[in-house]
Amino acid sequence: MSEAQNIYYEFWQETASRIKETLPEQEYHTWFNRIAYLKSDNHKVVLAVASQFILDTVIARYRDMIRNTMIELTGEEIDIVFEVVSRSKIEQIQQPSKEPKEAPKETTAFALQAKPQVSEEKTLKMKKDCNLNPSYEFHTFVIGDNSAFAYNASLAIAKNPGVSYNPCLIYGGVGLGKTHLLNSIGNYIINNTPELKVMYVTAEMFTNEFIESIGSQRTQQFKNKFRKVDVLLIDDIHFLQGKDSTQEELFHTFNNLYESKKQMVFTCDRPISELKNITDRLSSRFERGLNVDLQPPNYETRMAILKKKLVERGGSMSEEILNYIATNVCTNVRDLESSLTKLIAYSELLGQEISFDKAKELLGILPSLAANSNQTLSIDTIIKVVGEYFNVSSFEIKGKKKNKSLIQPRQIAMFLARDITEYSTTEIGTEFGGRDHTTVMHAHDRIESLMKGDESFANTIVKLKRDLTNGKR
Ligand SMILES: Nc1ncnc2c1ncn2[C@@H]1O[C@H](COP(=O)(O)OP(=O)(O)OP(=O)(O)O)[C@@H](O)[C@H]1O
Repeated sequence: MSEAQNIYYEFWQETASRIKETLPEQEYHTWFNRIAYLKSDNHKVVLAVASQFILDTVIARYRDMIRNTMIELTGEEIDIVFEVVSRSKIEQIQQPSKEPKEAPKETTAFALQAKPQVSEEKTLKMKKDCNLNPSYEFHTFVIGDNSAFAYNASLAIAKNPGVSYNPCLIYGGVGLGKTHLLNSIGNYIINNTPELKVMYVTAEMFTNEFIESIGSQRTQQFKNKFRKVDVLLIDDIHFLQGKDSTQEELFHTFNNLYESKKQMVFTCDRPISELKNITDRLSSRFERGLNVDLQPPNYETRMAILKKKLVERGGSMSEEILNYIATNVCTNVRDLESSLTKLIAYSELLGQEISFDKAKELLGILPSLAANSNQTLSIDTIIKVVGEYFNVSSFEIKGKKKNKSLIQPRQIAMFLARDITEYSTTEIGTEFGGRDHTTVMHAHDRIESLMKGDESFANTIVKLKRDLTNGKR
């Protein structure tokens, strides 16, 4: 191996060890133990992986990270290229005893270019032209149980637009990553298949442009613009509720693109069945294809997100503070981010690391914290929200009357109080006009069993729960 090869091999080792410091240990071992240095040539480093699946994942999640670290270390523009080789070859490369302190010999395995030859500047311009946010990429998205399905579906679409899962709808509450995934699809396609025409718009932008085109008598231009794309990404389609003409226009755009097998992905803040004032024919189009949801992240995922965001911003913070944020900010990722931003800004302004007590004090006044802790969600609020939904008063829900129209809302409110908050059944019973805790337990079991047998009833409960936990109250 030439001297130049050896240098790049060392750069690769340093790159891997730097990345190791930024990733959770298990994630690093899962992916980076499956990558091996193969060769280098003229500002190009070739890495080997053992299967197409590993190749796809490594490219989607880590290619930019590897390349940026390499560029930082070498001070050169480096192209990272991957080759798929046999597992035994990888093991052989990674065996230091067989190849002491040497990079492996070159291989004849076929080369898979990690990135097409379009300059970074041009790629960035293309992304801007189609309204994409270039910082939303798959590798900056932290995958948890709450988002794995939506993430994998989005990645599959990005790899094969128009082929699998067309159309696709990603739905979920505020700040859970819908826009991030939608942009990741567009960015991935432009990175890897720049010849495809991608268009990202929010439903609001679509509506405004449509109205403007009517005013300026340029509706044909509007139609052409949206019907000539290969990939149409529309964010926040709940905005279209009650906007009949825009719905009509989107319906025709949809049919046009669908017939020509063009990819469409939409996002919405709720399942389609919960949208109001959307024509049946349009909602049936949205429901066609794949519908995937994003749920609030669990504690482990919240910690992983915080750590990743911290590294991205080059900040540092004690584990105790991160744990405090992850424990208390339970609703969505945007709230997690804003808590972190607040603490980082404070620490930067003062030029010193923030103490745990100071962090607590600062976060204590964040509305997101106050509003989002389920313990602070009062039973009265739950009763009020359920009452509004079923058109009965809080007074009636708490009262003694046993009309059919009151029993079910009462039981639903008890179910939600038990499910969402930390209050004991005795405390809940007291809030419901001094009822016994066994009444609360019975209500919980009853609603749970109704949900199992009736999908539309279950959807209503899920919606109420989401509205309450997402702060729509
Ligand atoms: N799993 C995740 N990993 C990393 N960052 C995430 C994740 N989910 C969300 N985020 C970040 O949280 C912020 C809010 O996400 P995003 O805007 O995609 O949410 P949304 O679901 O579209 O919300 P809204 O309905 O309010 O538009 C963004 O900065 C995004 O990058």
